[in-house]
Amino acid sequence: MVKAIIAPSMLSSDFANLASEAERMLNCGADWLHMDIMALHSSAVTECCICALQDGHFVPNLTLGAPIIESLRKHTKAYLDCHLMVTNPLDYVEPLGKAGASGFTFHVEASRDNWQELVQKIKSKGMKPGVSLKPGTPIEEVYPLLDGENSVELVLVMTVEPGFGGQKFMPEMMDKVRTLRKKYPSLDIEVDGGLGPSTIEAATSAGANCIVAGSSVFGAPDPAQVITLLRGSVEEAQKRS
Ligand SMILES: O=C(CO)[C@H](O)[C@H](O)COP(=O)(O)O
Repeated sequence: MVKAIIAPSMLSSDFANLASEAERMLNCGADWLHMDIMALHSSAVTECCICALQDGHFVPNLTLGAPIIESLRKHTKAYLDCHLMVTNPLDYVEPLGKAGASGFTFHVEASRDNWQELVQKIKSKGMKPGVSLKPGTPIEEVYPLLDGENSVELVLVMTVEPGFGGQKFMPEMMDKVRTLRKKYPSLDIEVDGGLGPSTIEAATSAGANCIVAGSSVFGAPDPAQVITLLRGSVEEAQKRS
């Protein structure tokens, strides 16, 4: 049976107090800390700023990178679950490995030509490789990454368009989770976007076991209570299945 993992999205934290926010979440019962790495493709920025503005973004936002992961690592031993929303994830493996990232989840849309090299490199740096897909990407696209020799160990099904916290959960993404769970019973299946007390049941009954939640946890008067509720939902769904 796959383990219930609750990963508060630090995107909803107070970035000016990242270390204490991380500690607060761990004290509230978080298993992992979800780190959303959204950035411009570095060469696109240096080669041509206009190109970067046109198509150098994977998402229309900028958040944090390896220097911040390195700083946070000095304050915590927690599993840092890094979700790379970048156009060239290969550029980030080395720096994030050095910085102390634990998991490295890249987007299938950004790695169609080099995912094997990418997975190999992630593993060689001691990180857990994962693949993510945007809402418009069919689930079949990740199968080659799960069936081959260099397979990923986690699939992150986006339940909002990546880029920002606080968006509305897309229940239609649950077909992907169901299909994946049926085909890969022991895979870590993560969901991210709009998860909270009112949407968790849909995700866990479809088979998700890793839950990323930002606004519903950080915005709650009692984050520990929300984390317990999310975990309970995963465990109940597993008992039923
Ligand atoms: O990856 C993300 C956005 O791209 C965030 O992790 C995600 O949206 C979580 O925030 P919330 O729970 O508030 O929806």
